[in-house]
Amino acid sequence: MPSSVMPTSSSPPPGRPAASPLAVSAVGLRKAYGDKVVLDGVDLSVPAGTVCALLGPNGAGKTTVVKILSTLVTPDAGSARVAGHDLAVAPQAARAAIGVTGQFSAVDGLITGEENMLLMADLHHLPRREGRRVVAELLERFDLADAARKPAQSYSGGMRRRLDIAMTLVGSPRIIFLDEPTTGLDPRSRRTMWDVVRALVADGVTVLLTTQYLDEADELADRIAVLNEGRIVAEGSADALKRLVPGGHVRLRFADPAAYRSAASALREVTRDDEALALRLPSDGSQRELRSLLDWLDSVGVEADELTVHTPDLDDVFFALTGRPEPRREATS
Ligand SMILES: Nc1ncnc2c1ncn2[C@@H]1O[C@H](COP(=O)(O)OP(=O)(O)OP(=O)(O)O)[C@@H](O)[C@H]1O
Repeated sequence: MPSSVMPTSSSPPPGRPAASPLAVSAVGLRKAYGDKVVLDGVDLSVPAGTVCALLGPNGAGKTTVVKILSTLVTPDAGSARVAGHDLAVAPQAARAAIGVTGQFSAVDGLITGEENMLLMADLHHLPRREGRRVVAELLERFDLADAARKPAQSYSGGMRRRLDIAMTLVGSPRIIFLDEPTTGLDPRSRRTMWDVVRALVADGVTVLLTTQYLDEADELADRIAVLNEGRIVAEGSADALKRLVPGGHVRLRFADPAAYRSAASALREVTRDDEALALRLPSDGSQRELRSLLDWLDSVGVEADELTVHTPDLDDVFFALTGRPEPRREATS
């Protein structure tokens, strides 16, 4: 059941400030491939000038949402508006308002970064001089000026992503979809990409990004929609989502599998992580609760190798909503 913390109307009750217009709205999106249901009734709304993160594990359906909203895929049911244009009625107008980067990147590796950019300028029918000016400015802004004359296939992952976004910006879109902008990037490139997103938002661009990283959604997004198995299971600000979780937890980690197994059977009410040899117990992290927890562990003869206290974070939200510890991560954090 989705939590109810999303704005639904652009006509507020008297006395309340008007909500910003929606840059993106989708109602009841469904998509199946054969008998595999990929999206099972997705509603989404992104106010103009904000960042919305669509958060979910591999295969949740994030890319399918982005493909539908960018008119690359037609939904089986449901409707969507982008920049005020109904996708079923005016797909061209919607497409003209957006920029899309991500898993279906437009970067051509065989030509230079600058040539890729100039091609985009041509596609957008910019006059030659204007095109060159815009391209030079964007290459500078995205720290690609030094590499501009090198083939894009020689770029690092982070440079390629930056080039991809810079190419998108040649058309000055007011709405940008970023599909997993930092997957596979090293921590430094990830942070650079976060700065890029923040700069876009400071310029008034609306961003819908997909991510499987809870910390990324937490860092960047005004609103987070948690997508799991084709359904939005919660939506709200990071703080609102964290409030869905009653408390934090204590994690006990064991080095010895036998000690782990005996602790797990002594502490029946805990959540097990057999792979990490770790047990998770609900706790608010207060001194009083920790003292009684330690007394209890002593009384049942449990001695962990490591004890850590976690205040609620988005990992806990995901766990509470989906019953799984967290979306699968790749080696970036
Ligand atoms: N064209 C297609 N034909 C068949 N199945 C598809 C097609 N496109 C996507 N799927 C399936 O739909 C599900 C959701 O895919 P999608 O790419 O939207 O997920 P995702 O949340 O973006 O995950 P990832 O992080 O792996 O990209 C997956 O199980 C995928 O295999």
